[in-house]
Amino acid sequence: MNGSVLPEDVLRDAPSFTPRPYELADLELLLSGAYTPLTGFLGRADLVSVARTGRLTGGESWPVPVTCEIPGEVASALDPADPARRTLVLTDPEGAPVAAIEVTDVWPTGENRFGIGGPVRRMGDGGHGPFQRLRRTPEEVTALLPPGRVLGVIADRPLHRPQLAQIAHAARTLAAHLLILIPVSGPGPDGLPPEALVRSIFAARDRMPPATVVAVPLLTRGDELRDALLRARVAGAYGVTHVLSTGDSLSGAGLRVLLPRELAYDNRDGQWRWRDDIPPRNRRLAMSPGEIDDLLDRGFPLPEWHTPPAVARELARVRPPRRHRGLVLFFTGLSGSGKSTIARNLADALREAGDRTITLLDGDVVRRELTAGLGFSKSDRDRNVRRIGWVAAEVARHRGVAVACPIAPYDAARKAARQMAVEAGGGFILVHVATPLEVCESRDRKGLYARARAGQLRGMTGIDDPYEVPADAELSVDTTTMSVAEAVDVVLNFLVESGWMEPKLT
Ligand SMILES: Nc1ncnc2c1ncn2[C@@H]1O[C@H](COP(=O)(O)OS(=O)(=O)O)[C@@H](OP(=O)(O)O)[C@H]1O
Ligand SMILES: Nc1ncnc2c1ncn2[C@@H]1O[C@H](COP(=O)(O)OP(=O)(O)O)[C@@H](O)[C@H]1O
Repeated sequence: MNGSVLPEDVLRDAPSFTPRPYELADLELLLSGAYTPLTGFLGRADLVSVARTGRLTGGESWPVPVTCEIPGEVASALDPADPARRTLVLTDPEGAPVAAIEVTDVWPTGENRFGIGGPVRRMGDGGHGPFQRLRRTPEEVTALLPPGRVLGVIADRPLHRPQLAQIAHAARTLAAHLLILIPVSGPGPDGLPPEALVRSIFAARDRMPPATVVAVPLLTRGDELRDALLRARVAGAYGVTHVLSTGDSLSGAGLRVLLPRELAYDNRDGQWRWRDDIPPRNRRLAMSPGEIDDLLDRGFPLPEWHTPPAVARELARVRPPRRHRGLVLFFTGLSGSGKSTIARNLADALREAGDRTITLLDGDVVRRELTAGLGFSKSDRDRNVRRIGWVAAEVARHRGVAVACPIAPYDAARKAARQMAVEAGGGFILVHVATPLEVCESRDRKGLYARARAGQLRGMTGIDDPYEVPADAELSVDTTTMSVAEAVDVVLNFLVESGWMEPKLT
């Protein structure tokens, strides 16, 4: 989007780097022109100016920092003063080039981390992924919009009848054309993958006034005010004149903001209207996201008074009842606590039930097939647990059950495994096998504890290596006095009670 042309040999020799997901999302918006007037990642002077005054050094208002960070190894290959050494190729997670940045500014931001600023220029074929055709630029979209007001709706959740009624009402009141912006960088607030969100919005299209739909790689930064300002900025770039504030998100940045009244369902005539206009005995309030999730989890249809059937069908497809969803059962505990024994027996019980395919990621097999060559340093254990978590999440993505049983002594690595499973649309159940060290040590099936006590083995978990007791385990079992069958039953009962398994098994 900026006019500079880089010689091919500069690009060919330039180092490359994959930014983090939110930086890639910002990059996409910079390249599309949605962050106009920005043409690249901000340098130091602009960042200071934005933080102090809400304006760029050039005087234009701009609400948030738009930054890119690189590690020291990459920074050391760059020199903003040397035209042959100031280009960095930015790639997507698969390694495909997305853009080149001409780095005008490099500065330290933390331990071995550096900020870079400078204009960006698109490379490659402009990206890929589901619904790419909806990722239109502001220029393409504004050319299509009819003259007059444009009502912007940032649809980060599926649209049920109350939201659809609000949208219809606002569009009618303003006599505005409707522009739906769907954030598509990663899972939304309900955890839906972006393509499922897009499908659910399209399923509601015949319940909306004529609308233009655009997918934008907007990510939230966890700062409500800044997120709202940035969203409004992007909406403005797409030609929106009025924003409908949905849910609890604020809005602003120069656009008119409509704060819709809370609507309720009037069972006298099946209309949605302002809740205070309906006598209490005739009104039904809109369901909360939690209530909607709960119905989906249990496999109940979303009621027609609340959700158009086509939307309900899409949601039921992406969120089948828990008993049909992918699941990761993750056992953690000291060596000898009973993880493998319980996991193996549990996997057998699940196979007998036959509802879903079962993948047992047992310790010995994993360290032979998946993580051969890794040892027991913190970084090797983290890598081991991460690979297990990754494979388990893929199993869950395909609606199977993965049963894993590494020691997994570090909380952060377990949390990463949980996040991968959840982002793959699966469940994650952490079972802490909390058998005390004395008991594990007395079992000492492999003689490792004895060797550790004798000083012949270093870094044994529980002896001279840490085990971080989980505070987020769904279940805790202590096998000191429990039989294997009892331990397996505890887990099976939990699965049935929480809806992850058909009751027939018990
Ligand atoms: N230093 C040290 N600390 C702990 N455990 C050790 C160590 N060296 C070898 N072993 C054997 O390796 C098994 C643990 O491997 P994991 O893959 O489960 O460990 S980790 O999650 O990567 O920490 C573990 O097997 P289990 O007894 O089945 O847990 C041990 O037998
Ligand atoms: N309730 C129980 N659950 C699991 N294992 C038990 C139980 N009671 C006794 N054990 C014994 O404890 C040992 C646990 O070993 P293992 O399952 O390999 O532990 P880990 O995988 O945690 O290292 C086995 O010898 C097993 O027979």
